[in-house]
Amino acid sequence: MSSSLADGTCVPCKKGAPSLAQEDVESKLQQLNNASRAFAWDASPLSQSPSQIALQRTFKFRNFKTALAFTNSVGAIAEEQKHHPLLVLEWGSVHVAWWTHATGGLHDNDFICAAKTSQIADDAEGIKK
Ligand SMILES: C[C@H](O)[C@H](O)[C@H]1CNC2=NC(N)=NC(=O)C2=N1
Repeated sequence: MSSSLADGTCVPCKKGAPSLAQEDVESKLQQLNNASRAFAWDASPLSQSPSQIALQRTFKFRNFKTALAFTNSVGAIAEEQKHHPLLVLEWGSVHVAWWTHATGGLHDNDFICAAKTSQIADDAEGIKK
């Protein structure tokens, strides 16, 4: 299932560029979660630095091997889009967090990459829905 967010392309983000306003975050989060068959994201503080809001989701897998493969797929998206997530890989799960370092907030790039992450999760081997 493709969504207009997932078809987007990230843009270079200048340091100090404005972050999305709260009402934009809320409407884009709705769009993001409507597009995904099974995976809802939330916009919440990073446990590693609570002042930073990020789009976050933990994906559960059957084992470590399939979780690692998914991690590498998300990494490939990050390299392609030049926009990078926090990825925490454990046996059976991958936690993904998207935010924009340059602005210290959320940007369209984060929603594009989260949507692309949901798209690969929809068909990932070993994922638990
Ligand atoms: C030079 C390089 O492209 C920039 O530092 C990119 C790298 N990846 C990035 N990823 C994220 N999430 N935010 C950024 O601001 C960012 N900037």
